[in-house]
Amino acid sequence: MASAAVDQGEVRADEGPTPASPSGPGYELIGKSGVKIIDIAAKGLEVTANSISGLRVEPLPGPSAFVKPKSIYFQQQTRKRRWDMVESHPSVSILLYHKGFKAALLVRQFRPAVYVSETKRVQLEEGPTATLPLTGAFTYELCAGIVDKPGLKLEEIAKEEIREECGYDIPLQSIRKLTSWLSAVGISGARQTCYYAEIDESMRAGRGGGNLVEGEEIDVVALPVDQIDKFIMDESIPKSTGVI
Ligand SMILES: Nc1nc(=O)c2ncn([C@@H]3O[C@H](COP(=O)(O)OP(=O)(O)O[C@H]4O[C@H](CO)[C@@H](O)[C@H](O)[C@H]4O)[C@@H](O)[C@H]3O)c2[nH]1
Repeated sequence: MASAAVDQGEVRADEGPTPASPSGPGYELIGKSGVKIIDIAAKGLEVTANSISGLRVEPLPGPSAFVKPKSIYFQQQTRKRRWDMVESHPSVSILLYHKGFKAALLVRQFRPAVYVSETKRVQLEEGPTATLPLTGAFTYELCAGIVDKPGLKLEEIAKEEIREECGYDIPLQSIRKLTSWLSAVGISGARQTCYYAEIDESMRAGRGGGNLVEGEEIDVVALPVDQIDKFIMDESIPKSTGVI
């Protein structure tokens, strides 16, 4: 697992990152901005996962605001068929380029669903008693959010997520649509619309970190442009499809 955050001391946010030391830890912490710079070459350090405990899994107790399991019945040629699915919200994601850090800005957070799915995979591969460290479910993702507010344009939701998760206030006009795709087509098919925006520390409006009221604890990390290919190909780093 390549993931860790280590405070390397104060560096002025507007000066950009200090270069990661070749033999040093996996990340450098940029003082005031709190953005961690990933160094893919440096491994062995872990995400601090001690805020998570007491995880257990049970069947859905009733209706959920986030997922709705459904069965779809249809006829294909002469055959009657049934397809089970999970209705979920569409989403937006934003590929953020930080001009000062010369890096893509990503978010990292604990994903309970990843923990459950990855545990199942590990148990299939290694046997039923195998366990997954909690750190295996802290995934790297594009800044993103679900589309669940009627009346808001997708760009407006993207702007809100950039502010909430990453702490930058950016003008709506500077959020440019890249493309969109369908996620989990076998079980959901929800569309994710992906945007691109450039940021720098002059746009900082807060620390980011997600919606504390909803319990989000999101780390903002910077992936230097020259490490993007290695990052994508390194399967030991848990990541979402959007980030690839
Ligand atoms: N799913 C869920 N179950 C709960 O019980 C549950 N209980 C509370 N919540 C809250 O729902 C909100 C959803 O957060 P976001 O709007 O920031 O959306 P993301 O979770 O980041 O998901 C997006 O980005 C992902 C990465 O690209 C994509 O994979 C997704 O498709 C895409 O939607 C959070 O405030 C979370 O606290 C639950 N959410």
